[in-house]
Amino acid sequence: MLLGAIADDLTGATDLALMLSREGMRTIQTVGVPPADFDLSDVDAVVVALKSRTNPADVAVAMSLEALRWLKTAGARQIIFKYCSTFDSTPKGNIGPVTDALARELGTDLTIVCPAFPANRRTIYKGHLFVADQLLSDSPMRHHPLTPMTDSSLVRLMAAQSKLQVGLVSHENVAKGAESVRAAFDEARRRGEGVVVVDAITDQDLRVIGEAVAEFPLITGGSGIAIGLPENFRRAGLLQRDITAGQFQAPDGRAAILAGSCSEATRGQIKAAIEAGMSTLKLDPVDIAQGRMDVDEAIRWALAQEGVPLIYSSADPKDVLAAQDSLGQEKAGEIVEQFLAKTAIGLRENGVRRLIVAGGETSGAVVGALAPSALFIGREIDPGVPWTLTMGDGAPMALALKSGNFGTADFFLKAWELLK
Ligand SMILES: Nc1ncnc2c1ncn2[C@@H]1O[C@H](COP(=O)(O)OP(=O)(O)OP(=O)(O)O)[C@@H](O)[C@H]1O
Ligand SMILES: O=C(O)[C@@H](O)C(=O)CO
Repeated sequence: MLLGAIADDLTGATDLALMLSREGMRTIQTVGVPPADFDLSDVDAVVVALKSRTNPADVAVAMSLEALRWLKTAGARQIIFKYCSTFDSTPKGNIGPVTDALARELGTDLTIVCPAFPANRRTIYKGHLFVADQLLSDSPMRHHPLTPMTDSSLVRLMAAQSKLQVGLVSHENVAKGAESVRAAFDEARRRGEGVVVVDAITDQDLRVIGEAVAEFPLITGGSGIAIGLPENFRRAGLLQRDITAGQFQAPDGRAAILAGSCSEATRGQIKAAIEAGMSTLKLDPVDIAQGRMDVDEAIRWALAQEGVPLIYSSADPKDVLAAQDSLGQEKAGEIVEQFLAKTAIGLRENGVRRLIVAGGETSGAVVGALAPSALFIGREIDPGVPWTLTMGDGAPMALALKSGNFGTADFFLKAWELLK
């Protein structure tokens, strides 16, 4: 293994694993820290998917250190800490505390913060994070229920969370190339900075930054920061040039979609699926809590459909609030997650082998229940969302785990084409 990654959520891990796979690394995503004897033959990169984004900071640090130690023991030469391209976090963390702990453990004097992901319109200029045409703090992320992002300055955000001195390497340096970025890193070291936010607007910027951090033991950012890293290993003669990453034969079997994400993008994708005539079943957390809908009924319904069935709980913010008022915020989410996780098990028992799941928490619950030991990363459906193949005991399944905000409106319709 050349590259080891620690991701703070499941769909974020898949996003990063796809980037590495696209750039020619044979990449495996594990669900949690794997056992010591995990088979690493023919693997260039391992992404350990944690569920640590919104845990208490000390828990997230402990989980991340455990993942780091496993990756180092398994031979990783460089570590990426992957967080959300919208820097989802609070003043307490977890990005700062986890970065500090990883940097300390690796004994590194400088690392970078770079959540840019131009393909999904996340860019950084003068240390400010933009989501499409808006500053992060003006984007819908300001209303996020757990990690509302009300500041766009990554330098300020990181300084509030990290004990390291935080600096900025601005776009002027990045535009001049890797040599100039390396010189800016040296200046940052002289100023005593332990972490620098690096501007990036395009994939080319990210490739320049990737080249400049070739010798860094630790890199932090979104999946975009990984775009230039495989080339470093190629340049060093450690990675083959001609491998075709990301191909697998999808298992035959029935298909289904489970959506627990309430994001605007997912709701748009459901609308497009309904308009195209897809069979849909809408779940309501209050109905589930009061016993008016049960898992067996949902499974029976899905199996009775001719085409691909879509089961969703996704609702607009008003209905989500109403459910949360009635059940409590955490309980409402948990009821839906558990329902969809059990539905996934039932569908698998009845021959479903191709499954799309929408939402990071939802994917965490579903994949936790299906319990594969790892996911092999296949072809890209949309930026940040690949098909994956489950590994481990039991019948293999093709899974597409979609971050709430990712994917075009016709995602639920077009994704299947890539499995043919
Ligand atoms: N109708 C509903 N009412 C209340 N909560 C719901 C409802 N439907 C889903 N939920 C919960 O909302 C949460 C959605 O989070 P999830 O991470 O799955 O999606 P997301 O935030 O859009 O995706 P991502 O984290 O990838 O951006 C889950 O805990 C889910 O169970
Ligand atoms: O970086 C992103 O936006 C995604 O990979 C993610 O982390 C979604 O939760």
